[in-house]
Amino acid sequence: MPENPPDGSNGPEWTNDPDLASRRFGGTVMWATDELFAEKENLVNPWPPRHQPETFGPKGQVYDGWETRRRREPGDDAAVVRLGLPGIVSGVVVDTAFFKGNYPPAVSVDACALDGYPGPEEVAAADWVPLVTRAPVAGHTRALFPIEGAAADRRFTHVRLTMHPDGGVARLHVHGSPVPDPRLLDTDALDLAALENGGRIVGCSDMFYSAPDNMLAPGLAAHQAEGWETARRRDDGNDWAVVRLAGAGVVRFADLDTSNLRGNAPGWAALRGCDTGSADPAEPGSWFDLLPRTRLQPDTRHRFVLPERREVTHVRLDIFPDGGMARLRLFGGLTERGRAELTRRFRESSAGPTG
Ligand SMILES: NC(=O)NC(NC(N)=O)C(=O)[O-]
Repeated sequence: MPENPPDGSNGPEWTNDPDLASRRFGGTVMWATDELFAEKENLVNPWPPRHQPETFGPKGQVYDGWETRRRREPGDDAAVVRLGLPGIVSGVVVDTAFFKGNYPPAVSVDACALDGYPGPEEVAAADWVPLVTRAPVAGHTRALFPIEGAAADRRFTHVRLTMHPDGGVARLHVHGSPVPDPRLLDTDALDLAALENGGRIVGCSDMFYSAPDNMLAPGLAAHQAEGWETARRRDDGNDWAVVRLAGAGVVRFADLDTSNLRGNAPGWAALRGCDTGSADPAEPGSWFDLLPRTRLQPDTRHRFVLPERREVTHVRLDIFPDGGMARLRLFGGLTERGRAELTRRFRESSAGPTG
């Protein structure tokens, strides 16, 4: 049986991994057996499900989710999602928020890995691997399914949600670690911090209002909550976040974007780098300056040239004293070592029946 916490805030660790299916990262619902009551696209909406009772359209009550008609013949309803960020899946959330008399009694989730840009028919013909075998779900509940076994080490590009037999689901979240195709990262103008290239936040001082992984999302932040925001500090310290880069590389330019932070932009910021392949990050002196403490402006995209040419695996952003950052971009190129590590990870997670 899935775990059913009352909401997502105190969920297990894997629920903090990026949602690889989210529309925010370019996830799309490319096919469904039916969507008479509510559009399949809602499954990957990046906002929490909303509901206004007694809002009737020509087809019935309006829901912020995917809802099929009541089946009168045998069979099941399914929807196929192309992940915005292909990767290794740590867990799946099937959220039936506000579906109380029309939720599916059971669901299953399968995944596959395909190269290129396949259409719905090619995806349907793929070798599908079970992520969640048919499991009962309740109405108006977030059902959490951690992924275990061989599927937990595999890179996937698409998932299929099946409702047994029909009904409505508000959201499908597919949490995990992005694993990019290294053939697409062979450039010196690569954002080594980007989630889509495999960058991740591995530590931070504070994420009271919003998480620092947001800084690594694609595109510009539409508003304050789409970036990283800390609480007001009332001590002498400063806030910070550490990025594990896509792979070992040399960072040549940094974008520090304070867009939408007007009354809460940091006054100053600094960047330091560390190569964990040759130094212990816990040792003093293992971190060296990439950008010295530099004054920032509110609501501004700052771009800096970084003169340091040493190889780094991790970059630490310090903001003084607090505030946040809409986006952090660290442009440069992978070194031979970085490229070799990424290629190994891609190969290992692509092996198997769908590889
Ligand atoms: N969207 C709907 O109107 N769905 C259904 N009905 C209500 N009231 O939600 C249903 O499943 O028959």
